[in-house]
Parts: sequence; C-alpha cells; structure tokens
Amino acid sequence: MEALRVEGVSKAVAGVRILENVSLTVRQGERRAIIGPNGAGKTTLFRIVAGELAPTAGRIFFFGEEMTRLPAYRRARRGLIRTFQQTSAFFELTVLENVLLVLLQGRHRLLGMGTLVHRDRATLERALAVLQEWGLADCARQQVRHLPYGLQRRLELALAFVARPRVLLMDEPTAGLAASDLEEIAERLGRIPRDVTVVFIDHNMKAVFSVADRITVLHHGQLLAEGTPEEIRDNPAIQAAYLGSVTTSHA
Ligand SMILES: Nc1ncnc2c1ncn2[C@@H]1O[C@H](COP(=O)(O)OP(=O)(O)OP(=O)(O)O)[C@@H](O)[C@H]1O
Repeated sequence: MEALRVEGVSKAVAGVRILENVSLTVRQGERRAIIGPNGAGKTTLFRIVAGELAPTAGRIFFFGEEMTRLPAYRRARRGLIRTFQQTSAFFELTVLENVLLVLLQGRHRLLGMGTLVHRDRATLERALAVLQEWGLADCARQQVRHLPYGLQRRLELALAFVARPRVLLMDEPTAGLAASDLEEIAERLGRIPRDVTVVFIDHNMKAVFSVADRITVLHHGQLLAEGTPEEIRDNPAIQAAYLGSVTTSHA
C-alpha cells in the first residue's frame, strides 16, 4: 500500500524555480532517504508535503487521499509528523513538559498543565515511560536549553513519536552530531517499528545507506534518480554529480 505520493510537484518563488515536476511514491513501512547537494530543494519538498508551503503545481496524497490543500495541523492529526533540522521543542520548558504538551494535545489549556497532570496520572506515567525509552529520564526536569545538543536531537525524535506518526518526515536527524551520538541515533532510526513509514533527509551517507530501503536523489530541484542503496551507489552519474564529493566531505 502507498503511504505517500508526491505527484508532479513544482515550486517557484519570485520567479525562481526551486522544485520542478518532482514525483515520488513511498510505500507503507518503507524507509526512504532524500539526498542531494545543498540547495537541491529537499527541505522545500518536505515543507510542501507537511503543508507548510503550497506547491505552485502538483498534488500530494496520503494513504491514497489527496491532501494538497489540507493545512499542516490537519495533516499532523492524520499522522503525518515532521521533525526539524533545528530542534523544535520549547527551550524554556523542561524535557518532561515538552512531552506532556504533545501528549495532552492542547487539553492543558482548559485547566492549566499542572492541574491536568495532577489529575491525569496516566498521562504523566506515559510521559515518563517515553523518556525512559529514549534515554532521557535523567534529564526530565531540565530545561531543554540546558541539554547537550545530542540530547536535544534525541528529544526532537522522541516528541515526533509521542505524536503517533504513520508517516514520519525527518529533516537531517543526524545533523551536527558527534560520532557517539550519531551512532546512537542511527541505531534508533534502524529500530523504528515498520508500521511507521519514514522519509528522511540526510547528508550522512553512512546513516542513509544503513537505514534506507530506497533513495531519492534531488539535484537543482529535479529528481535525478531513485533506487535501492546498491543502485544509487553503483550509478556513475550520481557518483559524478554528487556522491563522491559528499562521501568525502560529510562521512
Ligand atoms: N522561500 C524561499 N524564497 C526564495 N528562495 C528559497 C526559499 N526557500 C528556499 N529557497 C531556495 O531554494 C533552494 C532550495 O532550498 P532547500 O532549503 O529546499 O534546499 P535543501 O536541499 O534542503 O538544502 P540543504 O541541504 O542546504 O538544507 C535554495 O537555493 C534556497 O536558497
């Protein structure tokens, strides 16, 4: 079954073409990497799929249903969840409060978060279980701004999972990570249950080739190639245009 279909998507801003007629289909349960040089249009494609940006042309389908005009928050409610290159958690709140905010989905507004959590023991316990699972329990009461960078990135992923994704869009989950954090995140990405479809942008070829089932290559806003990791690795055109330089500069 197809989870996500991008059909002939183009985007122009002030006459400049950022994406041109990009199409791709991601099957349910697939891990799809989107790669390409800086400025290739990867993040713009994510923003269009997530509903943050309207395409100039083309359509987006989610489990067979068109959602090209659906606002981002309604796509999220259907299970299309996105993580960001920069951590999107609230920096002034604690790690635990951030998890609770996602779990409560706005219900805290009625009573105030403290009151609701006091009454809703089950939610608090669920939040603590999430933190345990993601190795964040020891910093539950720390403000996010005081967390080391690697743990901030881990929290970004944990929050995405709390939102119960059916399709998870991850924008550079390994960006800027030190070697030890990188291994930890790559290992966690590898363990994501198969009922979650994953589409991720990454410049780290080790992570891409170890996690992805299929790889889409964007170049100058166009689809340059798509295939299995082996097909992409063995494609001389891609090596010439992109892989060679990236493997040496980012691996
Ligand atoms: N709102 C905008 N207005 C004008 N130009 C834009 C806008 N958004 C993106 N661009 C341009 O479109 C191109 C593609 O940007 P995009 O961020 O999608 O690339 P990317 O492949 O994600 O790059 P990176 O790997 O550096 O994150 C870039 O040249 C960028 O400067």
